[in-house]
Amino acid sequence: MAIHSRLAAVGQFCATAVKQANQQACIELIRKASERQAKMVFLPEASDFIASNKEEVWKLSETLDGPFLQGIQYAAKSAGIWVSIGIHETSLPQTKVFNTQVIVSDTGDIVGKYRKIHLFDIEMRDGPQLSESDQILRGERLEEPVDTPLGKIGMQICYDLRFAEAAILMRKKNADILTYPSAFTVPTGLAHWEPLLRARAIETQCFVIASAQIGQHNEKRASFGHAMIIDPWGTGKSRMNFEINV
Ligand SMILES: O=C(O)CNC(=O)[C@H](CS)NC(=O)CCC(=O)C(=O)O
Repeated sequence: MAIHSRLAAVGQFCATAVKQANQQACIELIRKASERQAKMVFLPEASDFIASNKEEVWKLSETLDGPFLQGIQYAAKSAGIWVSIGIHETSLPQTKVFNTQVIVSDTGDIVGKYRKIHLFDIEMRDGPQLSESDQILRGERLEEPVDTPLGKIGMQICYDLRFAEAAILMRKKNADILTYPSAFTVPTGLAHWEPLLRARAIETQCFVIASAQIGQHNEKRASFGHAMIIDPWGTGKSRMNFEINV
């Protein structure tokens, strides 16, 4: 069942350490987007899980041919829709994993993959202390934009959003759309999420599609949400409590 539209859907949900429930949430968003005739749906960073410690990250991560992504590929194929999704990718024999975005076509094939380059190591006064590089290996290159029915998609992830030069490089590689699957923290999201996304759209003249984790994942972690699609003029709305926006 191929869908003849150029509509994009952006999704958000709250992943926990229960992978099967997260997979179900993703499949539900894929189904809803296809019901609304979207050609492609964009799901957040770390859609497979948000863990509370390093050991849990290692235990829950899979390779790209693992059951989590297979379930997503099957759902994409069944619904006839393209999917972008962020997951943790095991790369044996390392005990760290990659923070990876994957693009799946409407035939269920993996057609693009990008490993996050800029890792989020911060200490905020009265705010979150996060050290992504404790558990994540840094990706080594920007990928060529991926051809999709929506146009050429330049893949970036979350904190990469703060590095304008990466967005400009994607534009130089002829990207039409920049993607930022994300799990922004609440304080940094309140201050920076929308202005950064709008700036990347305006300066590159690309559409920007930013899916987002939202809500309380565990005792220690919460995400800002506000998934958005922004046009090259910088226009676009976010909403606080919604599951999918087409
Ligand atoms: O931890 C995981 O499992 C998934 N990865 C994330 O949530 C990453 C690393 S902690 N989050 C960000 O990059 C937020 C960036 C941000 O909030 C900002 O730039 O202000």
